[in-house]
Amino acid sequence: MGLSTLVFGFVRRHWGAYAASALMLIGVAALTVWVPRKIGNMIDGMAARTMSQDQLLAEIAQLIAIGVAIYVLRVNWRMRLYAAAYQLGLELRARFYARLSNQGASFFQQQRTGDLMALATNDIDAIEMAAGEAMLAGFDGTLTLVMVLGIMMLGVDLRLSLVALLPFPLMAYAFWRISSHIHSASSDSLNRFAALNNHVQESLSGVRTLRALGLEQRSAARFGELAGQAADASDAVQKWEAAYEPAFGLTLTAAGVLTLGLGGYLVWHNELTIGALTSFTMYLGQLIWPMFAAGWVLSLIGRGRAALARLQPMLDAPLSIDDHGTLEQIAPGPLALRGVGYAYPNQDAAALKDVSLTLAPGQTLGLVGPTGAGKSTLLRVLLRQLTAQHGEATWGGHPLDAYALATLRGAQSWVPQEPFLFSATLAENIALARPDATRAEIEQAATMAAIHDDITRFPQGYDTPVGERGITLSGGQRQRVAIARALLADSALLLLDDALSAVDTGTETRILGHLQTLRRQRPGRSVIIASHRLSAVAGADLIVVLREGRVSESGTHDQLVALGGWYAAQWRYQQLEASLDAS
Ligand SMILES: Nc1ncnc2c1ncn2[C@@H]1O[C@H](COP(=O)(O)OP(=O)(O)OP(=O)(O)O)[C@@H](O)[C@H]1O
Repeated sequence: MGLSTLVFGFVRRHWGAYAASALMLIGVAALTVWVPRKIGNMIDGMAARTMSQDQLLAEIAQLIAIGVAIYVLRVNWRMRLYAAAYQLGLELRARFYARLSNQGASFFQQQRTGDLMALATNDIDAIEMAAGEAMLAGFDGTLTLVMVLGIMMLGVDLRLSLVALLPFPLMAYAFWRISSHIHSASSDSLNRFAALNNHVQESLSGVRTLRALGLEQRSAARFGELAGQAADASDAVQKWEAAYEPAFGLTLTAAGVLTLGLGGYLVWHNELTIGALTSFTMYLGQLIWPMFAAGWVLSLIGRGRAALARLQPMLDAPLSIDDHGTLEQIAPGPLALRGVGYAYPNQDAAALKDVSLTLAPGQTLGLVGPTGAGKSTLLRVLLRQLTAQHGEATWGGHPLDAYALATLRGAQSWVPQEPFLFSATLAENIALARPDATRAEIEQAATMAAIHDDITRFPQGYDTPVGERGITLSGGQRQRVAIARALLADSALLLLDDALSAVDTGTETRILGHLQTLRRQRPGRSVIIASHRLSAVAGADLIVVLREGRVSESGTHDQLVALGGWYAAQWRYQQLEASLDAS
């Protein structure tokens, strides 16, 4: 979609605000154009001494009233038009955000966060300006131009107008050239700003790593380089914008010289009054605004087009996870995988190969295997963050993609190994999926996740802020807050992806014990625990061992120990490690 389609589509939907602004603008333009004519008549009246003092005072009073009316109308149309343009910014941001929220993990893997942030702020601002400021200046400038030219030609003197306007086509050509340069310079400037944004975002997120590796100076130098490039690129835009002024300044000077030459001649031969020549010169001065507006509008449109060209591909990017499912309730029945295979884009080896398993409602599944075996990938297929390329994943007899994404997400709680906590209080972080939860429910979930005692030791307890401006939690505390969040959500399926890796074995046992109690209280709730530590899955109804993406062993803990394979060896090793730690 082009910028004009977007903006005019928006204008059609908000025609009321635009029409009201246009009416007020017409009023302003008519009053503005009327003033020089009035002053010219006053001058002629005074020169011929036909105007009395009372008439002069009345004329001056009228001029003041016109000035006040122009002021009031100007303030009003600006307010209305800008409010409408902000609305466009709001709509675009909402569309952009909604699209991002529906994108799957692979989209974010390919896009850089700083770029997306620049699009949501800088680029949408540029489009907003094209819909507000550019529409306003464009309409006002054109209206003033038509009215001023009309009155110059028809109301003052046609010959003088045609001669005075001779330099204007040259100016139009210069404007056209400048605006095409602004378009390309703006694209470059927006791209450079996005690159700078990206660097800031990545450096701040990875500040500890940068420090630990002693890379601060290199990062600062790179920042300086990118900031310099961004400054140069906006400087180039400014330079082209600055070229408008000399172009219309030269045009007006040339028009002024022609006016004085021919105008003086006509006055000399009594074909024009001095008052009319004064009015004409004032009208010429009034052409400054339309000229300026033309330059301003072309530059805003250049920026807006460049911004939309960057934003549109993101709005049109196909959803990496489609949401065409219609089922709005999870059907009763097991969660089953049949021959599931998945390979990440640009990876030769598949991360999952021919995986089949069944998990009945209310059961706990343990998922173990060496690092890189495919445990997280399997969970991400179940979460529909990834779509299996082979085989089928079903829940209650229906393929996962038959469910509306919102239904599926509402029925699953996922705790990753490194959970994300928002800049909010601990209570708000726990109640994320259930903002209406009572404090007692939040505390109950925190107790189940074995984090309640830690929280009560913080100075503000559950109201302690975490995240950027709050306290820093340890890895294990963060994991337990995230588990409390998942338990409070009370979903049909809980997926723990190595979510106990940073807590000690004693705390792990307490949490697992609480999970079992919860399962007894609320039958039908299933749990999947992916873990490196086998103690976390030993009590599971079914344990599946993944190796290089394939199911290599499966059964209960006792069966697997008896089998004498990878699980049994790993169990012995971890038991030995634990007894050595204890001694
Ligand atoms: N986003 C990704 N892009 C490309 N390859 C990936 C991606 N994530 C994982 N992989 C690869 O897929 C394979 C399985 O990874 P996965 O994270 O599922 O293993 P895991 O068993 O959970 O490992 P760990 O126990 O270390 O967390 C690995 O070879 C990994 O390198």
